[in-house]
Amino acid sequence: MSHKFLSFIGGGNMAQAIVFGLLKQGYPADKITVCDRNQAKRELFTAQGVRVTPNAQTAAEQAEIVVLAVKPQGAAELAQTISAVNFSDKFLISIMAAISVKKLTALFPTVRHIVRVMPNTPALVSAGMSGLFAPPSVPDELKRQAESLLKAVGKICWVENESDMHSVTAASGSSPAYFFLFMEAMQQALLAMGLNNQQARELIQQSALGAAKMAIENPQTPFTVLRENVTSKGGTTAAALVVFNERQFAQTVQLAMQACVARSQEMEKLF
Ligand SMILES: NC(=O)C1=CN([C@@H]2O[C@H](COP(=O)(O)OP(=O)(O)OC[C@H]3O[C@@H](n4cnc5c(N)ncnc54)[C@H](OP(=O)(O)O)[C@@H]3O)[C@@H](O)[C@H]2O)C=CC1
Ligand SMILES: O=C(O)[C@@H]1CCC=N1
Repeated sequence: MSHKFLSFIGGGNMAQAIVFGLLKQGYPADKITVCDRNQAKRELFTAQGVRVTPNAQTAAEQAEIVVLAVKPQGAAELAQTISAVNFSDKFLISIMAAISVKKLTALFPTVRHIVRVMPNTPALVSAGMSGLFAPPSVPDELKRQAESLLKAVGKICWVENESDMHSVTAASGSSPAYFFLFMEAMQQALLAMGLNNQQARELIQQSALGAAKMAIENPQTPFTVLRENVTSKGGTTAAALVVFNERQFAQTVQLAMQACVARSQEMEKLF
């Protein structure tokens, strides 16, 4: 990967995951600038040799690629703050949920090329999953630049229709939280059964990793078959699955993901 000068505007959870993930993969720290208005967050990056600034305009002006990583609610305020920046020779990547290319073009009128990315926090451990969308006008070279940046911290998947970014958000951006919720619930159950915290944590996280690896390393095997392979007739797993099914687990997951998409669609209109 050629190492372009990157500036992240917003140094919160997601920017930290990507930046620290990139550093782990050997991206030179002196080619990354992070702008955040909170000193404590800036210090996290300084400790890793990354340049920081509280000034979004300075950060944007220094960069070949500007990554917008503030909350969607802050997009308009940020655009005001850096309205003097000429983006015509810069490539803009937005990781903000729900902010459309149309909106970004209105907010940053000098920008020529925008790619939207919906990453997730496992980027921090090189296991991220990002969905990407580029309007047809974006040159292949810039698409490859966005791709190689995100590939350095995980896997990527392009979508052709921008409207699919809502579903991508439900599938990758937000989904680590669903899995952590599941792990939290399992942990609570195990503690109530008398295992200690360390035992519970190790049993859960290694089983989650194992299940994910099984799925990844057996791409032809449907999830259903992987589940069935664990489920002995009349056995323990079957007893657990009966409870999940009685409580409409699949429908609950579906409703939750629909709520995620609905909120993303609502945010697209609001911000
Ligand atoms: N967290 C995640 O898992 C994912 C997040 N995203 C997207 O990434 C974006 C960032 O999310 P996340 O990292 O969680 O958010 P955070 O709130 O953790 O980080 C955003 C940071 O940007 C700072 N900030 C906001 N506006 C400015 C500004 N004008 N100048 C300088 N700093 C500013 C915020 O400061 P302050 O707190 O003071 O406002 C905050 O420190 C969002 O748009 C979200 O949709 C996408 C995929 C996954
Ligand atoms: O919760 C959110 O809105 C952001 C976007 C995806 C993950 N976190």
